[in-house]
Amino acid sequence: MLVLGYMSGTSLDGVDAALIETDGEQVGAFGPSFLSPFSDAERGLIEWATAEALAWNGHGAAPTSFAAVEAVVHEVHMRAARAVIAEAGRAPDLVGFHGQTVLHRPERRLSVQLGDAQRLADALGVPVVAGMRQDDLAAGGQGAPLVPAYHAALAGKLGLGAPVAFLNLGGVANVTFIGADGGLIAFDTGPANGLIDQVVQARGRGRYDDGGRFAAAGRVDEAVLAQLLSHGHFREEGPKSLDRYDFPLEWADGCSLEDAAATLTAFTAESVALAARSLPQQPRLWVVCGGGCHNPVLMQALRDRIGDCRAADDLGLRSDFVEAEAMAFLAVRSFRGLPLTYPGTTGAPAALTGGTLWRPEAAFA
Ligand SMILES: Nc1ncnc2c1ncn2[C@@H]1O[C@H](COP(=O)(O)OP(=O)(O)OP(=O)(O)O)[C@@H](O)[C@H]1O
Ligand SMILES: CC(=O)N[C@H]1[C@@H]2OC[C@@H](O2)[C@@H](O)[C@@H]1O[C@H](C)C(=O)O
Repeated sequence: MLVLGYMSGTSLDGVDAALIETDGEQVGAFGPSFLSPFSDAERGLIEWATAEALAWNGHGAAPTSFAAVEAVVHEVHMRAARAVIAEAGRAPDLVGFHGQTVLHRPERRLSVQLGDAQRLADALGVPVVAGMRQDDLAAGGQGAPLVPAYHAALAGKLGLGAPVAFLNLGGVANVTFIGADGGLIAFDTGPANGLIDQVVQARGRGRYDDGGRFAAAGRVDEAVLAQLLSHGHFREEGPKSLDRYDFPLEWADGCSLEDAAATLTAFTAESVALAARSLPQQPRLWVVCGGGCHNPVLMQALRDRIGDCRAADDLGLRSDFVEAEAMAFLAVRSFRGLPLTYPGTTGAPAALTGGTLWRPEAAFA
């Protein structure tokens, strides 16, 4: 099948869209991909909804901002669809739609992704799979991370020898460890770029620490770093997952931008190192994807602590589209009733399928 996968991540940079050929077990050819960026107004609306979601916390009526964000999410996804479909010269057979996360509270079996899957299916005239975290959460899993099954398929496609690990550096960081026996262990390791982005934006110095230049010019505040690493997340055994806003940032008000960026870059690298130490074997190779692999200061900080780290691009993959591709792959698995999540990846009680299929209404199909 030719499948379109979408991911709108926690960094709020935009919507990633990627086409792949897959049967949900093997990964075939990679098709066109496209990042559809949010305008400042669109991002502002999503930030507002995220703030409302944190205050709401699942209690009572949903915030009014959610409906406005669903309309934005739809428009941005349609922009991305038009771009990749034009380049591919044909519509996909199926769509995997993540939606925009505004709240993740796995302990309450709650993870909120905004978007209207029926509207997308109608507009595209293609069946859409959405809600792929929900069955896992309902069964007592974390509902995240979802990408491990796809990471394992990519390791197979590339013939990477186990043990190997994939590390996604988005707003939040998550790892997939593939053991010598093929078993999967996965969890969110801690922050990736989300906190760094927040301090850069708060100082009006751009959207992120481009090339890691602020971090390179700063000094790590070891006391703050130790405090950050004392967060309860690092004492918990996996599977475990995070909301993008789970870590405090008030301390950064008393620091220069450079020192805050250096401290947060070290925080990300140290939390990945803690994750590495918890694995049953040390990976021979870390395949790094997500926007953080474009930050050489962060990549070096990781190499210093965990060894051989290679950007996914250097292995013939598409670092910026692995998550979108994963949503396409998982949509086919959902369609076929194959498992999406496992005890080792989300803490689900057994290998579980999931997702809801939304067929286009006949009038539009
Ligand atoms: N050239 C660069 N230098 C430094 N950082 C970069 C660069 N390019 C991207 N980034 C970082 O990567 C982030 C985007 O990463 P990505 O798109 O993988 O996140 P996401 O998918 O939104 O998040 P998540 O995986 O948590 O859902 C940016 O916000 C920025 O912090
Ligand atoms: C709730 C949510 O949207 N979580 C994201 C986030 O971004 C990275 C990390 O935290 C990961 O757990 C997840 O995304 C990917 C696609 C996943 O589920 O595998």
